[in-house]
Amino acid sequence: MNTSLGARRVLSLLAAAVRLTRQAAPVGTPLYLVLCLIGGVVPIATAWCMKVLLDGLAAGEVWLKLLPWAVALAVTGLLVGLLPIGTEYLKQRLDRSVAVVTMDRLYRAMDRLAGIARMEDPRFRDKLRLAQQTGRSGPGQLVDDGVGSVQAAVTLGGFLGTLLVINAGMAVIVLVAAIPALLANLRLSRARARVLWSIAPTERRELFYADLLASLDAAKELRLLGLGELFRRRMLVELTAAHAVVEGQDRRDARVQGLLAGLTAAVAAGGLVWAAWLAAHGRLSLGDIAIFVASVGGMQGALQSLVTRLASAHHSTLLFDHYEEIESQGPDLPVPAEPRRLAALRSGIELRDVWFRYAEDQPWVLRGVNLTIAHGRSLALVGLNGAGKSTMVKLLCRFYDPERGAILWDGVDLRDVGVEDLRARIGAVFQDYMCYDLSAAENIGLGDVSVMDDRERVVAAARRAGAHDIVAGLPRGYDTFLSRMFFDEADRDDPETGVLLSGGQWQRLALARAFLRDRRDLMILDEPSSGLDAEAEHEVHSSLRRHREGATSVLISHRLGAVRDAAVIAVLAEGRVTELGSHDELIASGGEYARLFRLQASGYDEVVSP
Ligand SMILES: Nc1ncnc2c1ncn2[C@@H]1O[C@H](COP(=O)(O)OP(=O)(O)OP(=O)(O)O)[C@@H](O)[C@H]1O
Repeated sequence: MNTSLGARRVLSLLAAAVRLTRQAAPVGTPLYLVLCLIGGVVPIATAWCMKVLLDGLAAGEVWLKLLPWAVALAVTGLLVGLLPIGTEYLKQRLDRSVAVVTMDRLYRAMDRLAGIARMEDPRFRDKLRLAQQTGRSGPGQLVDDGVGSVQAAVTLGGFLGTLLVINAGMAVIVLVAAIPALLANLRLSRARARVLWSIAPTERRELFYADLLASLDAAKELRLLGLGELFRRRMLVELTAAHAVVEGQDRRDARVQGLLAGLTAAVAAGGLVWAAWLAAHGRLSLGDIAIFVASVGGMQGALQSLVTRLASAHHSTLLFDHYEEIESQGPDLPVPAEPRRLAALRSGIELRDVWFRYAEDQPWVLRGVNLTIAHGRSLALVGLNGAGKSTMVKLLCRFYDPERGAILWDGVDLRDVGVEDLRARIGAVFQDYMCYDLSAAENIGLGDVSVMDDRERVVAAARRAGAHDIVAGLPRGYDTFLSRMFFDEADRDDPETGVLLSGGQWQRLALARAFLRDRRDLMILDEPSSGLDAEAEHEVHSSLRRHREGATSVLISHRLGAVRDAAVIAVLAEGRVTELGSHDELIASGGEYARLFRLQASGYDEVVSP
């Protein structure tokens, strides 16, 4: 982690934080600043009122002459009590407004990521986590530290001026004694930020184990295999490792802060003795003593506050840097300067010598794939686990770009069109489809948010996916909530409030979601029936057959019976298309497809043959 940002970067981060805060609270921000500045002046005004009052009393002035000073002292006392309440209220308001803007901007930035690779990068994930943590309060904290520093500087300046008038030597001593505190705190702040960054991977692992221990998805295996103890121990190892690093830093902090506190107390005590000596020799008045004591304390307090605020600002700046980096990140996939419009598919999609690997240090997954998905025809992708079928699908959706070669949509390179344009033309069921903790209707409607509220379309899609009977039978039909996540105590035991579906039932909903999008140019079905019972699978594949008729589709399935009637079947092996043809052609050629098909068929034959 960069713990020493350049001055230019710091200034630009400060400016960004101020812009953001002003955007979030155009009235609250200046008001907060004004109240803080008044808060900075009040202690000085209090000290001067006190001096004048004491000197007046010592000189035997008439009470009426002193009354305005007494009233002024009362007003400053009132302000001392009220200002912190007002500033705290404004600060909390400001923080909430800033949180809305920063969260909005952060997740907009995440939404701008067209691909997936950056989200898979662990360094990016660490940055994102810090940005999420910082984003809520970071910019507000930075502005708060900035305002706090200005407030402390105003108080410091006022007391410094006062002390210079009374005793210039003491002013210099107090000021010089504060320099080590300033430097030490800045060093500590930098070290703290470094510690935070260094434990990020440890914390990521700790969170992983903690999430696992509380995960509903993992609960069955954890219990059956008795993994709770193992993962809890691993979580604690990570937690204590992170704590040990933080503990070391805390000890260094405490040592340095203790030394600095001792130095501050010694300077204040020395100053007091000196002032008493001067007063005893008639060189300081009673009021002078009062303002001297107030000024030394005030200056030390203001300096301490300035140092703390600057250190905190430094720390906030380093963390805000992550937020800004993510918020202002460039595109993860190259964006064409002038994107070409993607017309409806007319001829076909061609993969031309496509090479792909997930990272430079990882093996090639695709090694020169040549394949055409003809318009209006169905293509089935077949291959062993890890052959690269899902990877090809991800490239078709342009979640990644091929490293070599190109994917052409009617001759247009996918890299030359806008990704939104491309994705608007694709419908898909992914192997790892989502189960949303939302209503059944929404789970289907998310397939096309423009018709999400069109119940007829939603029901039609559910019927085609064989999901209608299931959904209609739920306590609240399509409006049934498919989760037990968000209930509060009051409706916890009410079965009407939400239900859980089985894996196959969820898969039908995912299919229905894809069917809602069926008027797209390309339909991708990656293992769409892996979790279905035999009857449902048969129904779904019959529906898919009807559905695919005349539509351009890519179907991935390990159940070769389900792909046999695709117009073209492509076998993927060792990163290339090794066989291509219709079912009959591939069976006749006696290659890998024929071998796998016979293998599967023989399994069924054995069962049905006596
Ligand atoms: N996000 C990823 N990062 C790194 N490697 C990956 C990633 N996704 C897949 N791979 C690797 O790419 C290879 C191909 O995976 P892919 O999921 O495309 O295979 P598949 O043919 O769909 O397999 P299956 O039939 O098991 O679904 C595998 O070796 C896998 O480990």
